[in-house]
Amino acid sequence: MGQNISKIYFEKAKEVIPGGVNSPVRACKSVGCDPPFVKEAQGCYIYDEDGNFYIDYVCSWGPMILGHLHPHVVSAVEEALRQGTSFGAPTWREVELAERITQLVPSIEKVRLVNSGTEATMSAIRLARGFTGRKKIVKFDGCYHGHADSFLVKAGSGVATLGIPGSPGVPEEIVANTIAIPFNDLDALKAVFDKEAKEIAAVIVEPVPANMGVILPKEGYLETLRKWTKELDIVLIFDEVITGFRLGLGGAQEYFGVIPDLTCLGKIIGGGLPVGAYGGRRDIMDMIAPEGPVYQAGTLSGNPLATAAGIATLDVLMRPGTYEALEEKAQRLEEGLCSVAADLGITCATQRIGSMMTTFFGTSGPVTNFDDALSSNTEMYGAFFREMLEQNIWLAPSQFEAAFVSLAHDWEDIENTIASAYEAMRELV
Ligand SMILES: Cc1ncc(COP(=O)(O)O)c(C=O)c1O
Ligand SMILES: NCC(=O)CCC(=O)O
Repeated sequence: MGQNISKIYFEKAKEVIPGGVNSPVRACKSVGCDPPFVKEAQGCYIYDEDGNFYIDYVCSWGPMILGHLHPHVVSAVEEALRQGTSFGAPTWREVELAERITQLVPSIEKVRLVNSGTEATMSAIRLARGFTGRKKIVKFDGCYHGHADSFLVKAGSGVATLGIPGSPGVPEEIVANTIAIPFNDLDALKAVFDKEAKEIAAVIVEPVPANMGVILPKEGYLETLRKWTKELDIVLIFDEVITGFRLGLGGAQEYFGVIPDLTCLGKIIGGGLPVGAYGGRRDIMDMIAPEGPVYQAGTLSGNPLATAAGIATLDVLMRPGTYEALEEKAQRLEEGLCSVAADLGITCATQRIGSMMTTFFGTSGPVTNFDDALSSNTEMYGAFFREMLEQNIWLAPSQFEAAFVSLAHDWEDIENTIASAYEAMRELV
């Protein structure tokens, strides 16, 4: 497998871009190799600058649930492009996308579009603080909510992957208002609520954490979280940037039947262009300017190309049978990975929900929280990642991320992936 052109680009990139990448997770540092530079992609295949192709399970970290260059998305974006790329004024596509979101996501009565998941979570926290008049927020160890200051405490994703404990540049006064506790642990939650509920504006949670690898909520956990926050007038925020439109049209909240006060979205609702959103209860959302006093804005928010891609993506997802198709393929992949590992005597645990999954190495699971995730064998994951890349399979370059199946993966791709996993795991024995 050639890597020459990618290597040349990466060397150049490091001269002019910190670490050579525009987001740390892309650098592949923790898996011990340099990143291939992508030339183009089609369906579930990615092609790099050296002429290699890969079956893609990163899917741009989640958004490409239809696969790359889905014709319906391409024609919607082309049509929007011909009409102008940004106006800084309202357009019908914003209303259309907002209407779809309010119809499909149970908690969302009103929604504001932004440009990224980070903007969505950052704005939702500001809103919760404005609404309650309280300062503190509770987050869970290993959950990642983007890179706003308040969230860089025991964060997942690249923060965990690179072993960055917090982040220089985040003032202590800000993180003093963030309380981080273990996920799936009601005793820890109760202890915090008993001590300081009256100061807590919001609890923010990935209802299915996917940034320390995929971790499932224990039975009744989300329900109790909902019950207690309601009793204490604490705003419950579901960060569904990954799970939104991934676990179904109504996201994790519909899947588990637990309805938060606010929901953050991103990734899929932009169909591969930059979009985020936060929405929820009408009385809370009406606090946002210009209706109310909580300020939040954006020059490119509700961008016509991005909303066109988002609407087109939802069009396709709303066709009958899409989530069933994703489930079947992801289930087969999970089964295949488990049986390959069992045949070869590799200790690992594949945790899946819908079309997202993580294989944790060095543990037979279940992996239920950040400490469990951190005790997995990241070196073994790195070796697996490199072997899979050799086999033309593109996985997330970190143990603490999810693999995503898209509608573009067909049965042959899934079977080829399982066969590749056999070859890759054989090298680990
Ligand atoms: C759950 C979750 N929230 C928020 C974010 C931040 O989104 P973005 O990278 O678009 O800022 C991410 C992903 O990066 C995420 O996985
Ligand atoms: N699950 C983690 C992400 O999606 C982050 C992507 C990025 O920061 O580039």
